[in-house]
Amino acid sequence: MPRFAANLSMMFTEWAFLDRFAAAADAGFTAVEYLFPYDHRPDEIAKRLSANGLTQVLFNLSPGDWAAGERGFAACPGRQAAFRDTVATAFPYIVATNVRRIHAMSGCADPTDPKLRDLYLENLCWAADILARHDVELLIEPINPRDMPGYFLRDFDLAGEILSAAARSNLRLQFDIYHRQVLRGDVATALRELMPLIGHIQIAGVPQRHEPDLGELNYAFLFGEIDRLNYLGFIGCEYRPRAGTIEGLGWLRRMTR
Ligand SMILES: O=C(O)C(=O)[C@H](O)CO
Ligand SMILES: [Mg+2]
Repeated sequence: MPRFAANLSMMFTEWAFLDRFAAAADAGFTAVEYLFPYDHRPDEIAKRLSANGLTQVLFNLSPGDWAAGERGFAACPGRQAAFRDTVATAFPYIVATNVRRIHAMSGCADPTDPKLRDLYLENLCWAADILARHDVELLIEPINPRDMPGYFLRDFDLAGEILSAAARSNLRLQFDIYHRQVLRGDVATALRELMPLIGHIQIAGVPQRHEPDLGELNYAFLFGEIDRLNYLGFIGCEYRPRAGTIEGLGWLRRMTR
């Protein structure tokens, strides 16, 4: 059975952000991920990780002004300086948390514009080369447009093209099974084909994005496939609990007993 990381942006939201670390550890998690740490000091987060014996698996570069609709800058025209700033901003958090994987959001832009594909590629290569010196992977994640209208990276084929054009061993795919199912389906075959590119996996039930025990996907089967494909990383539990985080953890107990 794969190892699971609690996503503290979606789970344990009954607690204040910094208290979610202890709550996740008390619930049996040994690893966490979240979208953004930037509202808190790096040393505060590091303290919560070490006090609770948790591994930090992943977080994102800053998306910019989320409330104003910004979703990262990697593919956004005229925002190259802003993108580079997000890498600088992430560094104290990378060092403090010892995270090995960072997700760069593409932002909202037109994916059919070849100039923007070139810009995206250039920005990703620039950031990946800097992160490589610190032994950190940079990830890109196709996100479905129902959840994030206008998002540039909304296609697994485009992600594959970008990764192969970049040819950077530390630039990899964040394979969110929820988004894959909404965008294209054919999850097991895609996992098989894309496994050499995958740096991180996330899960949720489809279509409601609740626990992975209800909906159109058979996660028991998919976890078996992921094991069979020798995926050694964590799986991020990036779902919105149906009725309370703790109450909803029955799926994890059943799968891991
Ligand atoms: O939405 C997702 O699936 C993510 O993993 C992103 O990090 C942020 O939206
Ligand atoms: Mg995701």
